[in-house]
This record gives sequence, C-alpha cells and structure tokens, in this order.
Amino acid sequence: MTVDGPAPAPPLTLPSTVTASRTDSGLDVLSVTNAHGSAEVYLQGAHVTGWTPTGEDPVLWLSSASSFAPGVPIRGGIPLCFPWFGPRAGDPEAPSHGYARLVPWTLTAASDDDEGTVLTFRLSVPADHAVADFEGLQADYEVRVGRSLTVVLTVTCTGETPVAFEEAQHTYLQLRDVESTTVSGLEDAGYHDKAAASPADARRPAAGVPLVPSGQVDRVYLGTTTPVSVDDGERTLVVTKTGSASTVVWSPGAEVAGRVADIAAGEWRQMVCVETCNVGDAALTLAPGESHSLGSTYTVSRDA
Ligand SMILES: O=P(O)(O)OC[C@H]1O[C@@H](O)[C@H](O)[C@@H](O)[C@@H]1O
Repeated sequence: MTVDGPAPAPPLTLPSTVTASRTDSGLDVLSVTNAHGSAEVYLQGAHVTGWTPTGEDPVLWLSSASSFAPGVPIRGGIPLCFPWFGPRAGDPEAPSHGYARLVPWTLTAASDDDEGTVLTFRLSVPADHAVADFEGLQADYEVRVGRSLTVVLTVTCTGETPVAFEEAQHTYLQLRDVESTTVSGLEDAGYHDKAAASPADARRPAAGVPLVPSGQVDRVYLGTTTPVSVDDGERTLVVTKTGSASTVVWSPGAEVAGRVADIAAGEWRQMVCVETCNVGDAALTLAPGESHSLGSTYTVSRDA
C-alpha cells in the first residue's frame, strides 16, 4: 500500500504492519499493528493519538470531544509543541504551542525491526504558518511502536545564524482518576507554577514528596532529567527521557476543563499530561549546523 498524503516524494512503500487512510475531514492517518502493540499517527502534527501494547489497555488519553479537522489541534495523544510553548512572547495572535501540531508532516520512512515499527516524519512548514525567526530550523520526528513507545524530535539549525526555540512532547496519559494518581520523580525539583495567582508568586521550591494532582495543576518543573512514574493504583506508566531539562505536568481540574470546548464533561479525570520538554528557562539555542534530540520512552506495568 502507498501513502496518499501530502507529498511523500516518491511515495513510500509501507510495511504490512502499517496502513494508511484518510478521514472524512481530510486528515491522513497511519495505523500500526505489530506483534508488540498498536498505534495511530496523524500526519497533521505527526501526532500519535493512540498506543496500546498487546494485551494492555490504551496508554494515551484521547478526548472524545476532539476536533479532527485540518489546522485544528487534536486534543489528546502526543501533541508536539514547537517552536514555542504556550502563547508566543510578544505575539498574541500566534497559535498556542507553535505551529508544528497544526500542519501536516511528511512521512519520510517506515520500516519494521525486531522491536516493532519505526516511522519517521519531517516538518514542512507551509507559507501561511512560516515565522521568519524559525526558518533556519529543520524538525524530524521518529516514532517507534513496540512493547514500549519511543518518540524522538530532532531539530537541526540549517541556517546561517543561531536560532532559539522551545519544544515539548505534550503527552496525555490515560488514567483511572487523576485525583487518586501519584506522580513520582519530580519531588526534588523546583517549579514554575503557571496556576499561581500572580507571576510574582509563581516560583516554588521542591515539594519533597510525590504529586497527587488535585484541582488545577499547571507546573513547569526545572532541572529534571530523570524518569517520571505515574501510578493510578492499577498500573504504572513510566516516562523516561533524553535531551530534556524541564517537565510540565498539566491537569486542568474541573473548572478549567469546563472552559475547554474539546474536553467532554468529567473526562479531565481520566488524564494527566506529563510533558518531556525544553521550555521557559530551558529553551534551547542551536548554532548553525547543530542538532538536538528530545526523546521520550513510555512503558507500562501492572501494579502488584
Ligand atoms: O489548550 P492547549 O493549547 O492545548 O494547552 C493546554 C495546556 O497545555 C499545557 O502544557 C500548558 O502548561 C497549559 O497552560 C495549557 O493550558
């Protein structure tokens, strides 16, 4: 089968583990099923919307109220935030979390190995989303679907001047109930509390204890490079990362979720975002010719 999406030139031959289809709304999606697990990846945003290891329950939360429309971010899975995170400083009209999740990426390779299926994508920014400050950046993304899931975003400075940017794998993890879930691995890190009443009050010291998210949680943990474990009482999801110096944890809570059109009533309880990232003080600058890779590996184990 060949991919009928935006400009893979020449069209790639897909392994038998991968099928390509197009939604009624015109989005191209790749479905992966191999001996180790299954996954779905939309070309828009190179967005992994689902991953289920064989015999497990789905690991990624996907909103039942999400839009699946060209140019609209998908709510759930692994949105890629790039080349900025949140609102763009000094540009209130710019889309939240950058343009990478809004535009189709090009599938550049698809193959199987002993551990699963590997898909790679390249971001080609259309003119209506191009931002001059970031024109010198090339972004490539590798998705490995197996017993674990690994995603790696590699950014290369191909221009002639240094470029600064932010990046995040904004992963929504599927839970039983966020308010009885324990997030461990960040307790020794100070954080910037985006939910604080005033910016002057937003810097917080390390909590010293694991986080049990209650109500709205929106935190940028600083200086975090080690794994984060998310235990919902039935299973533990572990996020191991590379090339990342910050971690965002986001749970909207009832009040904020009630104002988000693409989160259905009560569904916020079944997810938490643990985001492998380089944002804020951890933003990166690449000199001409330099590359940087940001990676996350997700594993799941049943609690005893
Ligand atoms: O609605 P969006 O643009 O996908 O963002 C969702 C959330 O993403 C989180 O990463 C941010 O820290 C939150 O502040 C934000 O509300």
